This record gives sequence, C-alpha cells and structure tokens, in this order.
Amino acid sequence: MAEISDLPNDSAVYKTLLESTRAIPWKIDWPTMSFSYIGPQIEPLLGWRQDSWVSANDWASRIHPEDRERVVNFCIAQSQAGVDHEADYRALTQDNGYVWIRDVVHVVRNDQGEVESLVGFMFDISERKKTEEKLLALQKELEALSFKDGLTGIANRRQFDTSLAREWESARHSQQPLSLLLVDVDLFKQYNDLYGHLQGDTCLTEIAQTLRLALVGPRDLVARYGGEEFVLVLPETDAAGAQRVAERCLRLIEKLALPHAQNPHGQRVTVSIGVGTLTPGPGAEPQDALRAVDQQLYRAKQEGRNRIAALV
Ligand SMILES: Nc1nc2c(ncn2[C@@H]2O[C@H](COP(=O)(O)OP(=O)(O)OP(=O)(O)O)[C@@H](O)[C@H]2O)c(=O)[nH]1
Repeated sequence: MAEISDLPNDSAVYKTLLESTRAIPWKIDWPTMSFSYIGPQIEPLLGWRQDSWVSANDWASRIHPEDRERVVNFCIAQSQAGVDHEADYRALTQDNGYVWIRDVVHVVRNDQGEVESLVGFMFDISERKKTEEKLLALQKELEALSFKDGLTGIANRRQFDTSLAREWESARHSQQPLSLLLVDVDLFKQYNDLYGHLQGDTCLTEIAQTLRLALVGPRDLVARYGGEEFVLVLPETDAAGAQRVAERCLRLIEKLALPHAQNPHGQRVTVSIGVGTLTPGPGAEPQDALRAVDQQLYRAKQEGRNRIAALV
C-alpha cells in the first residue's frame, strides 16, 4: 500500500482527486494573467467549455455585471497584497443564466516573495444563496406583518407609535404644524348586537380602507388605534388642512353607506372625529396631544355623533 509520503510525486492521483470533487479547481499564472488549469467540472456547471478559459479576462467577463467590478477589484487588490481571500459572485452560464459561486483563492509566491500564481476552488453555493434569499424575504414579510393590523390590513398601533414619535421629532425640529385625528365608529356596540361580531369585523375593515382614501400627504398615516377607533397622523398640516381631511372622512363614510338600523343619522354607519393641530414646543409630549384630541372626540360624541370637534 502506498504511503502518504509517496503521494507528492504522483500527479495523476492528484489530478484524479481534483477532478472528482464537486468544487472546481483552477490555477492562474500571475505574470501572464492566464489560466494554466481549470477542472473539467466547470463545463457541466456553467456550460462554457474547459478550453474556453484562457485569460483572467475570460473569468472577469463571465461574472454578472452587477458583481463584476466589486469582485475583480477586490481579487486583484488581495492578490497584489499576497493575501488569501474568497469572493461570492454570480457566474454567467452559457445559456444566459447565472450560478452563485464562492471562489476561494490561495496566493502562491516564489522564493523572492513575488506573487507567482493563484490557485483556488470554485464552489457552487446556489442552494445556500436561495435559502438565504428566502430567509431574507421571510424576515421582510414578518417585519411588515408586525406593523400591520391583522383584521383591517392598515397600520397597527405599533406602527402608529413609531410614526408619531418620528413625526413629533420632525415637527419639533422644523416647527411645522402636526395634526392628529381620532376617528371612532358611532354606536358600534349596537352594530355588533344587531348584525353580529363577524359583520362588525367586516364593517371595521371597510371603514379602515375608506379612511385611507382621505389621506393626501406622502407621509400621512392611518392606523388602527384600538377596537373601533382609528387615528390619522398628518405631518406638516395646519388646522384648516386637518379640518378638510376630517370632512373628507365624514363624506367618504357617508358615501360608503353601510346600514345601521339603530343609528339616528340616516340608519347608516357614521363616525365621530376629534381633531388637534399643534407645533411641538419644548417639553411637549405626544401623549398630551393625544389626550387633548381624545377630549375633542368625546365632545363630538357628546354633541350628537357623526361630526367633527376640533381643538382651538
Ligand atoms: N366586531 C368587532 N367589534 C369590536 C372590535 N373591537 C371593538 N369592538 C366593539 O366595539 C364596541 C365599542 O363600543 P363602545 O366603546 O361602547 O362604543 P359605541 O357603542 O361605538 O358607542 P359610541 O362610541 O359612544 O358611539 C364594543 O362593543 C366592542 O366589543 C373588533 O375588532 N371587532
């Protein structure tokens, strides 16, 4: 039986071993920037013939254009510095597809310490990349879901809290007015009693989607505040602008015309709206503003519902 120490002279054994791995071995002669070897496994993976890998340029031109500059610059810099390295990139296939590759590179130097050649292995990491991409997409989906109200599909309370904190700071900084609207469905307990809880859910969803239509500014937000209550955040909106949005909400809900036999306002579903506009000064807190707007909502209810009450 051959000893391990016999192997170094046996290049045929090395060649067989190298060409039977899943990883693809290669060697580039550094002074001429040309391939002195690439494993035959490259052809079934990428489609390019083994003898078509002649210069380092053949390698560079078969990298996805979006990855090319980054990878080529990185590999040249590392090689010049004599540092072993690895790079992930999309290699182009002959039939215009691409395969994710991890190229692991070892820099070989001569006795003078000059770079003589690069040797490495290309690994097919497509499956790993696919899993990574799936995980990333799932993570994004989860993140989006964590800011969405499960029933109505609009922003939830958490998103509202985040938005309000951000807009509050922005308004404090710019000294632009910020408006808040609290919208509460009228006599909703009776609605549930009359039509059932499931129908109540549908009603809330329709109202949420309708309120979205009342928004105008790019940063305007409507969120479910809780139960049958919604909140609108209107950055850079003064009292007159907020009043217009509140009136649009009332009109849109009126147009929606959902039946509510026990609502004296036309036997239709209506809402009451509390409105507040302020420019945050030093020491002012979002919770104080919300409390003030809630008082207006209470006033709108007291004064007969299906109306707007605004902080003056
Ligand atoms: N179907 C359904 N009902 C809900 C949901 N969240 C809260 N509610 C109901 O909304 C009703 C709110 O009732 P109240 O706070 O008494 O107010 P209201 O009947 O709308 O009366 P006013 O606000 O005074 O006009 C309660 O009966 C809750 O059960 C929900 O997600 N789905």
